[in-house]
Amino acid sequence: MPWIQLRISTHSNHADALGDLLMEQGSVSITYEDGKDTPIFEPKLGETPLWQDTIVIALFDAGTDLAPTVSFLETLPYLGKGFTHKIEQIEDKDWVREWMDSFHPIKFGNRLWICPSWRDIPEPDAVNVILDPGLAFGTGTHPTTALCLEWLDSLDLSDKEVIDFGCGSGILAIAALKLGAKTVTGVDIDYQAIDASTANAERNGVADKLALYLPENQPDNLQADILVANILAGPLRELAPLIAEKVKTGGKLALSGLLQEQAEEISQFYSQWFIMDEAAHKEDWSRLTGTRK
Ligand SMILES: C[S@@+](CC[C@H](N)C(=O)[O-])C[C@H]1O[C@@H](n2cnc3c(N)ncnc32)[C@H](O)[C@@H]1O
Repeated sequence: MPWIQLRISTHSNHADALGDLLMEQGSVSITYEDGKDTPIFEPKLGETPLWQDTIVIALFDAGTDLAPTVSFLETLPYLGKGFTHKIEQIEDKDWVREWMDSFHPIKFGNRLWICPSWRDIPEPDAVNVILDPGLAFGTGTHPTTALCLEWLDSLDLSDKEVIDFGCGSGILAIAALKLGAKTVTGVDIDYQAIDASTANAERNGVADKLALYLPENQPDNLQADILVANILAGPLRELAPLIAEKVKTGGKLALSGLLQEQAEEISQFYSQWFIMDEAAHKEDWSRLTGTRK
């Protein structure tokens, strides 16, 4: 079924109330979009911050006459007569199908493939991770994940114990196991990440080597030969002492999720505990690696 959508620019203070009113006017869904280019990186769990300039988008059945809704909205003091809005026709699509069609197997480094679980495996003899990210982050298409996968592929992981801090879909943890790691511990604040990692580990036959924890449940004395953390600059800075404590002397570290302009400062900070290498970059993102002193 086709749809029509009404797009209205407003201040974040009014966005929620406007969304509620539009639902009362018969909208079947409300979406918020950034009105300017002001990205919000990884809000805390349970938080849904809005941009100061927010576009409220209300979806209606194609047959809806929006004239009475627009007249009603003109009576709102924060919109007023002739308020700026746009009405658009939307063709119907199966969005899940659309996303699935766009996700193909991708190769990282020399040996490693990430293969969506609904696709054929291009190189059956390679190291293949069969993945369905579910509701968690981590398909390999994001540069921050790609930088970590390439790093893992470049290491000899045989018999190594690995920690994946911020495991998301489990993509890095499972890649490490398939590349030869002895065990991996995955930690994430989001239970959906724990669920997705569990399902993906089972799908890849490595569930017996992957221990998964919410941060509050992780063992106190956890230490590994290798730690990879693809989070963001803020949490990586906050977690630095904890992360450092989890890497054995001589062990390896990779940090990703950093914008290029943040890399130098985070590298300096981690050099208290690690001999840091030069950063690697992909698009706007950077990966830092180091060896525990
Ligand atoms: C960018 S995703 C990375 C997912 C996956 N490791 C990858 O490389 O694609 C970051 C993940 O870190 C988790 N996370 C954020 N802050 C965290 C924290 N303080 N402790 C543990 N996990 C955290 C998020 O829930 C999210 O799943």
